[in-house]
Amino acid sequence: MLLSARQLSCVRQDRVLFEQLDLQLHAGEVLQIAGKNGAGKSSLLRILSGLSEPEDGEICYQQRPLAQSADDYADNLCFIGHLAGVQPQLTALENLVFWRACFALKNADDWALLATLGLAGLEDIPCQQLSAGQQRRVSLARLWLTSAQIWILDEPFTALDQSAIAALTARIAAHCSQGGAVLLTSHQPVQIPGHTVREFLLEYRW
Ligand SMILES: Nc1ncnc2c1ncn2[C@@H]1O[C@H](COP(=O)(O)OP(=O)(O)OP(=O)(O)O)[C@@H](O)[C@H]1O
Repeated sequence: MLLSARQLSCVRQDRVLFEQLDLQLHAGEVLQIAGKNGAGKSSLLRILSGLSEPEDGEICYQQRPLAQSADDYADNLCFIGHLAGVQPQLTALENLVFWRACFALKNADDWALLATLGLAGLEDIPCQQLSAGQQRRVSLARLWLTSAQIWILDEPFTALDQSAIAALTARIAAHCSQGGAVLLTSHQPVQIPGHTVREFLLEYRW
């Protein structure tokens, strides 16, 4: 078991989004958090990523509480949030250089990678001039460069066209086949070739 949450609770604006929530993520697994708008999916992902604190409960990375394993966990986690997370004034190529400096990503042929992501010919344009889907593609390039075993992805398919969805699902499949694990949110059914997607439904609580 790579990641586990035990008896988690989260309160936002006096509303209990969830409580006594238990969840596990295993190597090789894709886990989809489903639920209505406002159910608390992004809040849960941010807590599981260590970006915010739960009201109550405990998260363990490889059976060790985050308090003892935070550095190891950070080294082995790739979190891509709801927003594209690209630097708008930088080009796609410059964003890769920037992320490599920040996150110790692998060296790669960045031109070839951007071509894989359907961005050939757009490498030198400031990202703020790209479409939402193109910016999302730039953002997802990190998944081809990271060595992290755990990926936590908040609505990674948003704004993507069919070809980009196919590239992303193939990348997730390859990652899980190599022992990686992916926890993601999506409002659409997710199909990963060769892998069963386990669903965790977060009920909306009033
Ligand atoms: N930082 C915050 N401060 C206060 N309230 C917040 C904060 N983040 C989220 N909320 C509230 O928590 C609730 C759950 O938000 P969250 O973004 O986790 O839901 P979600 O299930 O991801 O929704 P969606 O499907 O629309 O993305 C919402 O009512 C939201 O207003």
